[in-house]
Amino acid sequence: MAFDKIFLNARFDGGARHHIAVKDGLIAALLPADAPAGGAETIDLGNALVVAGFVEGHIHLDTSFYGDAWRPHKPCANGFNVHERVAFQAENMAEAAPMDVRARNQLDLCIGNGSMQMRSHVMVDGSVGLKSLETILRVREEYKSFIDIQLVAFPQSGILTSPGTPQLLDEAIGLGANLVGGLDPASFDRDVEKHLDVVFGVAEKHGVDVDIHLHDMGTLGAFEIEQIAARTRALGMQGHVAISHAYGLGDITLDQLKSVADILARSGVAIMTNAPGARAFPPILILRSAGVTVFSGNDNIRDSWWPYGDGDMLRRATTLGYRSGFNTDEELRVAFDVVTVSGARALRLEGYGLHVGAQADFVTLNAEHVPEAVVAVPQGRAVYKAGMLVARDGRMVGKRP
Ligand SMILES: Nc1ccnc(=O)[nH]1
Repeated sequence: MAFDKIFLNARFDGGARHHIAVKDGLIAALLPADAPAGGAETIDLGNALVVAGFVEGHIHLDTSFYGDAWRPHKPCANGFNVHERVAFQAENMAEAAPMDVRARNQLDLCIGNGSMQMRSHVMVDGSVGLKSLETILRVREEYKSFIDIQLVAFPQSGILTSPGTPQLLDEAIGLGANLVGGLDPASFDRDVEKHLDVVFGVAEKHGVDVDIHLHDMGTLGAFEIEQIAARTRALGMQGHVAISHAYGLGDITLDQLKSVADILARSGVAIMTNAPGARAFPPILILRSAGVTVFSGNDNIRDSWWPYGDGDMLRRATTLGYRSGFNTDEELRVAFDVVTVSGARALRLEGYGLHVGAQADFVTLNAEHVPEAVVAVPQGRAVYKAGMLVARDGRMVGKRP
């Protein structure tokens, strides 16, 4: 077979060495490291560790200030409160740089670090209508050869409490959003059933997946998770639903957690956590051992919610591991799996990985193996999308949108 490109001297986690042959943007063959490589353009990877591109599973492209003026964080009056944070965000957005500029800044950052698959929530509600979605859809189009982006129509101001939102969510899918979101059905909209009627109604009507923000803690959060899981099973949507944050899974008893984990696994509902600051968060190993897909994302990067986040899913793996008390190689590989393979499963990506037939989306790392990469977060990466160099040393290269 004639190849377009052959990437020489790639080292895989576990020690296997290959030349990666690429044809039409896909991995066409993994050639033995001593195979002669002629007849195609060759790129020598110099025995760098090669890993599949990172999956940024939860980000907000519309509300970050990254690359804009620094905006000091404003604390809530009495600890974390979603209503207050949403109000601060509206104040901040009124004076922020244009959304497309901020979204590009954030995409350059993420791609520079090696993310080539992304799920972004974009506000769609009575406060902003479809304006933010229209902007982010344009930016997605500009970046389509650099990163694959799923967009969630996200009712940040509530569904029942923000007039017009059910209709807007419906229209958002017609415009090009890929999933429908939700927000704390109990504490925000104060009606779990009616909130989920809208979310799953849009999902059923359009055949799209669901990804719901759930900050509610404790047994209230666990109850909502059970309701979401029941809806998922009733509609046969196993594998098509995710709950983001699910903080409550981190502060219920172990018995309650095991019971909810079983329900999540049976219902095929994935959990997204970014291992947030000093908050309870979902216990990764317990969920995984029950069969739940756990994935991750940076979530907020320099926005009204918090000042942290650097668009680097490898550093996110460090954070996940650090906060989870992961130390063994096996555990460090779990943290890495959360930002790669599990992310791909949650996002239902086709052609993800380093096998023959997969998209040639990969990152080179200066590390001995994955466990070392997770703790060292090496810089000096090269990022290839469909076999094309898109970033080196943290910066995008070549044709910029
Ligand atoms: N963590 C969050 C970021 C943005 N919006 C939310 O509701 N939550």
